[in-house]
Amino acid sequence: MATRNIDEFLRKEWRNTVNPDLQKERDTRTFNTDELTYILDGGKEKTRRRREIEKLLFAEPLFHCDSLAKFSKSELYENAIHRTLRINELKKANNWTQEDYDIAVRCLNYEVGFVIHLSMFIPALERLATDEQKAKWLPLAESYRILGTYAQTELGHGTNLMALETTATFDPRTDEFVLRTPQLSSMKWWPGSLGKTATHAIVLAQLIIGNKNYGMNPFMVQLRSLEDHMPLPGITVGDIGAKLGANSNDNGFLILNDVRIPRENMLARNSKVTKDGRFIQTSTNKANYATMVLVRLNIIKWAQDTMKNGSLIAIRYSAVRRQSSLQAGGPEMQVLDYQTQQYKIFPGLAVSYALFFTHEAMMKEYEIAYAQIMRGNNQLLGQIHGQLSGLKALVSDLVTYELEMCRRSCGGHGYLKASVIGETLLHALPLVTVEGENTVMYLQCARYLMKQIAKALAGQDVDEPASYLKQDIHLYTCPVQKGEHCTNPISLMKIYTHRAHSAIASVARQLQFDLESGKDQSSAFNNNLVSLVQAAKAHCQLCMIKHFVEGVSALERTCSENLVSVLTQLCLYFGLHGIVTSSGEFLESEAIGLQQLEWIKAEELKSLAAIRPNAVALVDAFDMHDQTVMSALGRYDGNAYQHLFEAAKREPMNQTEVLPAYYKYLRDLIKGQPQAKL
Ligand SMILES: Cc1cc2nc3c(=O)[nH]c(=O)nc-3n(C[C@H](O)[C@H](O)[C@H](O)COP(=O)(O)OP(=O)(O)OC[C@H]3O[C@@H](n4cnc5c(N)ncnc54)[C@H](O)[C@@H]3O)c2cc1C
Repeated sequence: MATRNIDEFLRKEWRNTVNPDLQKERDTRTFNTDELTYILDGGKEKTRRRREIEKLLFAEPLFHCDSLAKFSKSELYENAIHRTLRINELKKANNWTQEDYDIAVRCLNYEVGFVIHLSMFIPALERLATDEQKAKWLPLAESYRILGTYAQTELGHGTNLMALETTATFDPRTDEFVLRTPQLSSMKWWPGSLGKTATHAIVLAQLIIGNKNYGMNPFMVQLRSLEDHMPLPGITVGDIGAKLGANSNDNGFLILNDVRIPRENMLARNSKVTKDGRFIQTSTNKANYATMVLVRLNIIKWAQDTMKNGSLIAIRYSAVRRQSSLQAGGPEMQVLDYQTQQYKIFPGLAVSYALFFTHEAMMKEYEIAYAQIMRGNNQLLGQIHGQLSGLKALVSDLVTYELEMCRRSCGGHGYLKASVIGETLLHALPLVTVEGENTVMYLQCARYLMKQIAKALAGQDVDEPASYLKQDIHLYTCPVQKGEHCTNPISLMKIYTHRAHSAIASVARQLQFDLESGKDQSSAFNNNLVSLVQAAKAHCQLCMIKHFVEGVSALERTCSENLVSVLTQLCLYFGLHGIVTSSGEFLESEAIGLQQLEWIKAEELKSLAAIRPNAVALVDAFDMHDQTVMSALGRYDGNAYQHLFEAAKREPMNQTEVLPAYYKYLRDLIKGQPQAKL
């Protein structure tokens, strides 16, 4: 590529050619990418269906994404709504199932409207409303006759739900609730679609009957007129302003000034208020967590899609970018061949696949738990809540870190909007905050683990994901006794298990010690927060490696040897890299010793070289459409420079040779004339 001249870049034929460096990667891969694509899609038929949907979508200019960069916030907002309406039409015209619809949304990289309506408002109705309430509101919501949001967070409180200040006071005289945000800090702040779109909100508020507070409960509140979209009396609502990313979504604020709603608008699946003002709890209010749990599961999928985007851009670009040489006078190398470049971007690639297998496994667990919850049995709720709280945090931590590494790996061009990698990172950043700030999520998982270890120590049954806490940690001998042992994923899993067990047991002991030394419960807890977070992280890392190892090993029965061998290599790398990056903790827990760490480090570097020949094929297997990825650097044809130049030509400032600023300021400056009055 370096030898091509500018005329060649500008000729039209490049559009029909693939960059030779990228083609070479494809020619030398060792497995069939289609086979892997089918697995990622859930089967050959599903791949065919997705491709059909992509074809339909991208035949329409509305869904071409390369134009989004130049849009203002309100244009992005309008465009997202326009897209959703068009997808709804396509769904109807083509008899799409909900699964087809979700595929379409993912193909558009989630650049659509009504995200909260679909991902939170409707699921919350399904989980929190009675059958009667569902019959009333669900058909309206599903047909977009009402547009919803989920309004929980307030200006003053997000994490501490118990401290939310919005009140819903029961007025028995009128059989109504009176909703109020009594002070500045209590206004709702952040809910998606609240600003300018939602006609209705599920508002989380403290239920007050008489002088007694019955805690947080969900209420359906109409915000805007269904005639002219004006806010209803007592309601002040608006957009909270520009964000770092996701600006097509109108996150909003809401002030409720004694807004009256009928008693039937309390979503009463789990608790209700009778006409004479009695509070009846029909099921544990823990069931309210079912919605949050679902969103956390969806975040894993979202994170996976985002990571795929970043890895694909970084790896394809690294294959076509040539820079410097290791031999004086030698040809410039593909930057993908530098070990340091591989070290920067292969972790993100491995995370993409680890997330695939983790999401698959957690989805199965969720479906079992959800079926039970809907039958009124919350037995599995604590387990799934504990697991998904921690995993949501770990996954979003990993993805945001690795995306920034991918962005850096693209050098200067990674800072251009046309590379899209920065935007991908900005879109991913809220994942560490939404649906529970990550530290707080780890701590929820840690609380769950503390309960599990207490049970294990008392000889009681322990939930399956934490069953390793019943093993005798003192019987542990490291499964890596020679360098070659590091290439066994089961051995790595054992190391992770030991480290998680040791971290959990150690913080449980310290908590016990603090309590016995006279500290009260809360100070003892605060004294150990950092270790609790580390213990939760260790447990979640174990979950991820376990799902990855088990997922790949299940493929052995049905897939080609070549494919299984490539995925095993990637899984191995994921495990080795995780140990090396947290080596202090693994050593401290005595899951490994210094000698083992040396072997593991050597094996980790060897893995880079083993993954290298299939790196491009592993991102090609994502089979992401260029219009989904939207990146000048990550196109399938690998013609990064041509696409960058095309993007520069589209830049609005380049639409005229001389800008108004020249006549206003530059002309006089250049001509040495005094500036006209500024
Ligand atoms: C893009 C985006 C979209 C959103 N959409 C919605 C929506 O649709 N609906 C909605 O209701 N909300 C929404 N939110 C709000 C989101 O749910 C909250 O921001 C989130 O729950 C975190 O709460 P917080 O902002 O109060 O953070 P804080 O709790 O104030 O966190 C600040 C710091 O305090 C620390 N901290 C807080 N509590 C503890 C603790 N107990 N122990 C240790 N450390 C602690 C945190 O770790 C963090 O470092 C959205 C937010 C964003 C960014």
